[in-house]
Amino acid sequence: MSVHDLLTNIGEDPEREGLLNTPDRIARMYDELTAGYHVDTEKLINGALFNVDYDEMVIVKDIEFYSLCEHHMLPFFGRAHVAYIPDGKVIGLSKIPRIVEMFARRLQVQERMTKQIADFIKETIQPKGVAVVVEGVHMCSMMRGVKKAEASMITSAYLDQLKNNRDLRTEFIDHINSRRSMD
Ligand SMILES: Nc1nc2c(ncn2[C@@H]2O[C@H](COP(=O)(O)OP(=O)(O)OP(=O)(O)O)[C@@H](O)[C@H]2O)c(=O)[nH]1
Ligand SMILES: [Zn+2]
Repeated sequence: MSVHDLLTNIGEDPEREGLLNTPDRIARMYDELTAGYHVDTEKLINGALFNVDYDEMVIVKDIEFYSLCEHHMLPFFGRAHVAYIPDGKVIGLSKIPRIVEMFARRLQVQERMTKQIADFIKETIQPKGVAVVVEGVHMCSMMRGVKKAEASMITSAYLDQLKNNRDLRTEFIDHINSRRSMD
């Protein structure tokens, strides 16, 4: 169903001035909101993998993301927290939010997005462990359906050492729960 038909079906006049450019605008908007399907991952990483003698956990937290649920194509959004334990290699700091963005800008379910971020980091950095926690609120549950505005969804993916070692998991959770020191 085209946007023109959608407007007609909801009882609007697609030819009125304010709506004339809406189908075109929406097409451009979806190009932007689903740009994650067309990312060149080589370009995204751009060689920003560095050999560094550091084997403690690296955490990037409070990464803002905006995605669309695949069931309703309504936004879900929130924050992602990512950790990995390097195995001789670290990745450029900015690349972690870029990876989150690449998977958020698709039609998603939060669980799959969480797992895809973790798997991609594992493949790219080949670290000793990866953890991803995503906190999201879903417009499809807020403004329609059950209308539970307060409910947020928390999903996680843990790989390798961060899956198997309880202490490391706790360290990660403590870090993401701690208040930001820059506040
Ligand atoms: N697990 C999961 N469910 C999601 C996500 N985004 C949306 N949903 C859910 O997907 C489900 C789709 O259910 P359906 O019964 O097919 O659709 P619906 O009739 O619109 O459902 P209601 O939202 O319950 O009114 C709903 O329960 C949504 O809350 C997500 O990221 N993860
Ligand atoms: Zn939905």
